[in-house]
Amino acid sequence: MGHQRILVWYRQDLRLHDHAPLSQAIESGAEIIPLYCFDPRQWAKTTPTSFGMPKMGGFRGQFLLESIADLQQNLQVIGSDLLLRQGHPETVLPQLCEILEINAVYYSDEVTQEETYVEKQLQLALATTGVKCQGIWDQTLYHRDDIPFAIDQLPELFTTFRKQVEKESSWRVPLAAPAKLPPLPSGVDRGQLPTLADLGITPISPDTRGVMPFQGGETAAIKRLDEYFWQRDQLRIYKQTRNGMLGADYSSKFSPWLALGCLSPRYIAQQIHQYETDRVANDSTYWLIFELLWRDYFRLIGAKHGEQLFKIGGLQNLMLPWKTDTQRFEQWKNGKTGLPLVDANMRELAATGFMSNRGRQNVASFLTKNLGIDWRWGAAYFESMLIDYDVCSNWGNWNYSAGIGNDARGFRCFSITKQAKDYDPQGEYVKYWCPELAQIPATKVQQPWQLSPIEQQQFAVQIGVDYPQPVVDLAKSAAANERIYNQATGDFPSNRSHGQSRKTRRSKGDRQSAK
Ligand SMILES: Cc1cc2nc3c(=O)[nH]c(=O)nc-3n(C[C@H](O)[C@H](O)[C@H](O)COP(=O)(O)OP(=O)(O)OC[C@H]3O[C@@H](n4cnc5c(N)ncnc54)[C@H](O)[C@@H]3O)c2cc1C
Ligand SMILES: Nc1ncnc2c1ncn2[C@@H]1O[C@H](COP(=O)(O)OP(=O)(O)OP(=O)(O)O)[C@@H](O)[C@H]1O
Repeated sequence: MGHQRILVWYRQDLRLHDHAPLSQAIESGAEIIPLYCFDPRQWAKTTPTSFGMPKMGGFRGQFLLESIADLQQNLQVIGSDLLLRQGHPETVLPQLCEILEINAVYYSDEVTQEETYVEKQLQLALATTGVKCQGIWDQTLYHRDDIPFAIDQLPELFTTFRKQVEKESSWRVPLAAPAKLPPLPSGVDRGQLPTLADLGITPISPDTRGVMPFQGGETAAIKRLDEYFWQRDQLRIYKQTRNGMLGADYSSKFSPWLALGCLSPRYIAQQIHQYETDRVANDSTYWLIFELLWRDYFRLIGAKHGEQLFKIGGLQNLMLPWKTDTQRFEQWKNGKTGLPLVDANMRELAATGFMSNRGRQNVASFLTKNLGIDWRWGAAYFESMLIDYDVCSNWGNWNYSAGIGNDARGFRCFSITKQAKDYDPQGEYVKYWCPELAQIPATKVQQPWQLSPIEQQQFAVQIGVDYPQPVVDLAKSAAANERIYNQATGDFPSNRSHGQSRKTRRSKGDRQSAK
């Protein structure tokens, strides 16, 4: 066989360590040409599902550019480089294959509609050229071929999935990063790293109050893991801290790097295993793997249900009369609902591009179960804002929160005030992001609308002026939306208190928020 050249097309897999397409290309003995192609459709201003919001906002755009720059630098260190191009991959890649006499294109498989469309178009464009087009599954902890279900047989209950996987599957040992690669062919134009402005994305500086500075790229990802696990020894208490909302260490903060593939879930699992050997194996070390399984699950659910993930009826195709109240939606987006827990979280998201899992569950429940607003607006806003946006985790979690996804057990609405008391008992979090509430004592800060005029004076806040009155009555709005939901699902429960449907009484262990 003559000299072979393989183009490794980088997508949401911006790393050298544990990269199956890269490793397989190297094993074949071919010359490797790594490429990233900026596809304008990824940051298109609007799409049918972005409801007028930019698909990719400044936080994620910046993180993406940093991640690509880091990958390029790491490839240069081992003798290679990263080609940079702009345009539709299905047009750009075949041209490059012809010019550089490439024999095959290797890439990581994606599962959602926009991404698989590009893969199919590329396959079509290369079909007549003799260039092999090879998609490789690489983004989950457990390989698709190693789980005990065919994708179309995937259980709709997470717990069923998890238990079977834990019993019957194991994750593959991560692959080492290559130590050396050949240089790019001489004379090839490397291309330029665009700026955010070139991509039409408005730059935005993260607020210094954020949980931590997020620097894109594999180098920063591995450093974060090293600090969180090994230097600060936080993994041993992860299960107790993971529902926090303030600071760098209540949770791993791996999500932005996982979303762009700067960090491999198998590398994380291997490091957890090492930690269990060297330090301690406990509920916390297990629980981080448990959360990574949620990530796998949503990706596989995305593969199973296809475009239904983005449809108004969600995975259950449940048609609910969602409201399209733009004023209420703006109040939610801007952290002006009068519910401190919701407002603090939404302000954090707008200022930093990050929000805790506890926060996400509450604000999503509030938008869909209290305000009754179209869940897809919430998902699209998150897509635009989140630095860790991941198509399956985001749209899957929103389906789930809206009660129309898989694993839905009736109308489950978070009580915002109870959540606030449980997870922010001192009011530190709400005061951090809503400084106008700073002087209110902890016992009263989560329900400022109950302050008497004298108390308002005493605590230097005028409700309705400095801080809004609640835009809805929590109990009444939840009860009204529950009735609508139950009519649509045909679930007419009797003899039960609000918020606890018949289906709700199933195992609490299924709950994502299980502690
Ligand atoms: C409405 C809503 C939208 C969300 N959108 C996204 C998103 O776009 N991208 C994203 O990565 N996560 C999303 N999540 C899941 C979760 O909130 C974040 O993964 C988590 O907060 C990230 O912080 P961490 O890395 O410190 O998490 P940790 O608690 O340290 O967990 C470790 C990893 O496990 C995975 N994980 C944890 N919880 C979940 C979950 N519920 N679903 C899927 N994976 C999970 C993540 O990869 C995370 O990085 C969403 C959750 C909700 C309720
Ligand atoms: N990776 C993704 N991220 C965000 N949105 C996506 C992704 N993949 C697909 N979508 C969106 O999901 C939507 C669902 O696909 P579909 O083909 O049904 O769209 P549509 O044509 O707008 O819907 P309809 O069938 O009702 O006309 C599309 O609008 C598409 O933009």
